[in-house]
Amino acid sequence: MGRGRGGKSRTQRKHFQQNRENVWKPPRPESLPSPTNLFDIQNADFDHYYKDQNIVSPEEWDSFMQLLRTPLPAAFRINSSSLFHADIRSQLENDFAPDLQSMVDEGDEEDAIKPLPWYPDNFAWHSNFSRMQLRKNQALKRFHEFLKLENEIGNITRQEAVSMVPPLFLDVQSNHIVLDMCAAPGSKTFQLLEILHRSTKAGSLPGGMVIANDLDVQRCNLLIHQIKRMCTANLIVTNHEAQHFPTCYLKTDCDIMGPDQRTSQLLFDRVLCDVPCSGDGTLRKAPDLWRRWNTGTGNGLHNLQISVAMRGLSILKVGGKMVYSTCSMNPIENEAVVAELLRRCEGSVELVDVSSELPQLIRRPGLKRWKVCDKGESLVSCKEVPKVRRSVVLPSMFPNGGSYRDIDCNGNCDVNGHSEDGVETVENPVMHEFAEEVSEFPLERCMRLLPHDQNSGAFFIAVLQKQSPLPAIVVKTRKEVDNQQVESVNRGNEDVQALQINPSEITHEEVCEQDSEDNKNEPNTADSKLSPVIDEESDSKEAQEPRNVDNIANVTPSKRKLQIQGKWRGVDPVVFFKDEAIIKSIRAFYGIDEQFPLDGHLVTRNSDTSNVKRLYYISKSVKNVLELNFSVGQQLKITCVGLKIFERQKSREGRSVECAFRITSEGLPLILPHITKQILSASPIDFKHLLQYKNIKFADFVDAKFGEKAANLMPGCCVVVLGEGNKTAEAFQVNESSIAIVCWKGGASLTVMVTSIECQELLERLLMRPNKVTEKGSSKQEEEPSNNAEDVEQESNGNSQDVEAA
Ligand SMILES: C[S@@+](CC[C@H](N)C(=O)[O-])C[C@H]1O[C@@H](n2cnc3c(N)ncnc32)[C@H](O)[C@@H]1O
Repeated sequence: MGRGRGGKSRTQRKHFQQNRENVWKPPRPESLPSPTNLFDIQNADFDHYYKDQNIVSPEEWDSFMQLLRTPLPAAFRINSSSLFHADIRSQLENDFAPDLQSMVDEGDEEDAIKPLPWYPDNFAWHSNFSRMQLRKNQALKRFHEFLKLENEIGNITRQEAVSMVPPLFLDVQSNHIVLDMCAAPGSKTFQLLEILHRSTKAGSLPGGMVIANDLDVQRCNLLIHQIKRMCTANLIVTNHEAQHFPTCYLKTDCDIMGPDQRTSQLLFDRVLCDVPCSGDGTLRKAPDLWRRWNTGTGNGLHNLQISVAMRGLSILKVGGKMVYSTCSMNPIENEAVVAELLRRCEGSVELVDVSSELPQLIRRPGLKRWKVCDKGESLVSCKEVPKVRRSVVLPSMFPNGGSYRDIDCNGNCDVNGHSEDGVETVENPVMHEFAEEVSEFPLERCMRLLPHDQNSGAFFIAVLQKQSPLPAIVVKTRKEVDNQQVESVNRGNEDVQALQINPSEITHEEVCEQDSEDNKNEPNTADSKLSPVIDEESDSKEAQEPRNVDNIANVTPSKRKLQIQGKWRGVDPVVFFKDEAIIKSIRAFYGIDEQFPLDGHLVTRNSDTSNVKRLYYISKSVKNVLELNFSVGQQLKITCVGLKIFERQKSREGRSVECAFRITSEGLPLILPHITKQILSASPIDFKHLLQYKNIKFADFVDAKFGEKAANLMPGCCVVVLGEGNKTAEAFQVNESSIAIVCWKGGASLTVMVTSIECQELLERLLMRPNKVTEKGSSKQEEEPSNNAEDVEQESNGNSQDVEAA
């Protein structure tokens, strides 16, 4: 299966050399779009706005614009948690890089593919082909197929290069509790989890965890799909407005919490605040944005971005770090937001200087001066904003911030000559001469990544560190304060929660009340959503009530009760699985050692615990958060949690098996080192045959001893590990790099329970490791074993991807 360099046929190479269409060329001026296309990829307002903002020097403008109009080269990351990360890196370095380079015109300076110099361990790669080129160019087919397959399997993730940067500045450690506030579709969540798992050994889990949140349920599903490609039990996916991310606070007797703090209040060591933005940094990837671009989009998002980031800072631990990022170049969504955060936090948050980190990443300092554009007018100070535009153009958009109230206190007339009631008065031209404002904050510590610096998209990143609790903010009614700004501060500050009524909670409770009205004729709706943890573990009513009720529940007691009963309609409940008999049978059947805790670490999404189909494994950190969430009345709306590890399975012929639950493919890497029964080591040739033929009779194995051992297993699920070199099914040690598959032991054969695509990938990977599968074991090896997939039936629905052969 010649996948290596030599695998390419001569004809194909010739084809390359002759057919210029197929030769990749770096973008040149003559390859720029024709004038018709150009019409689609320019926008006069864009030019005017960014020239005015001085985001690049006038000398650079043309090269900046030229690159913005050139399709974005594809980039991808090798997933460091993949079993095959080293093989893939070596394949890229030694096979694809030279192979693709040979197709490039002589004299071209750009590498066809190359590792991104600033990304650790050569795990991120830049290709000089756009996604379109990869899809359309026949010569790139092999590389494109490779990217597609590895992406699907989860060995790589296709991701824009600049989008990989924010998690690298977050300084995540394996024990950190991390919040990804606007997480979908999840590329950065994936990175965060990889970093978290970086130094954990096979079979163990890091102490930390990630909560990945997104407002959009469908996008949450994309994220879940992404993350399923990795083996992690340290993730909770939630579905909230990030600016109203719930308070999970359990007031305890010793409220100044010591070591128990983590289980009493959900605060984060790290927060990634990758907010919704106008996205003009992705123009190269999404050229349709050219037509839609206008200054109103950024202006319209500014306040939401502040609210989300303020909420992030308020639930960040003191000493913790938050990265604020956007894929926009607009200072209103970037520096203006960061400046406003610093202003509101009054010294309790520092903008961190990270200029010495990732030195090979080319970045530019944040701006200290910028202008606000409204209705085509360029404004340098909030004093210039006409009253009628004040609900749209906020003081926080300007470098010095300010307040409309202060302006009004100094005279009733705004600079455009509008009187208090909005009637136009005579203009005073002198009043127009406002000096350009310069921010007092060290915004040069922010980072701007621009397309023409390293042939990428654009991104903005700021690293913030919380130095002390945020200042207490006196609650004011809406009418008393300057438009929306103070409202979002009130929403945001966890540190002063006792002072305030959180408007988001009230809104939500109103929704719940509505839900509960809708449900009143449905028996047991509320009960079915009650956590069995509360049912089973808390016999006193007090234990069911969140104890931090002084701030919210006292204000709206009836609504609080509704929240505790039937929350999150439409979302499956999270239920701790406590069926001791089943847990015992699983432990005994697979001989799972005691180092692998099951009690309290298994959850289901089915409140009918007698009919559970799937069991999800959760880390200790996730367990703590779930327990806290139950204690505080299920504030978190959880769409996904844990790692699917066991799935109910029965024999097709109705034969009884001792353990009703099989191990899933995705859960196998975690549990593998802890299994002592139902596990065998196969010789490379038998392992290969299993992947090839999916079902092999015991008598047909090349290694007869292995066949015998397989026949002696208990009927049901089992695990087959690839044995080393010439060693066969004798004693073996599972380690970090063990390759194993889930199988089913039937009456006369073993059946593989792995998807076809995973079988294909495994086979190809093994063939690339020649020692593993080429030794001659016996003359039987070339015979095709009889294929008779018997005796296994997938009982569960929907998620049946594990069973291919059945
Ligand atoms: C820039 S994207 C995030 C990209 C993501 N961090 C990644 O790396 O894959 C912004 C996300 O914010 C979500 N979003 C928009 N408004 C939100 C809000 N108020 N709260 C939470 N998420 C929101 C959108 O659904 C979108 O998925």
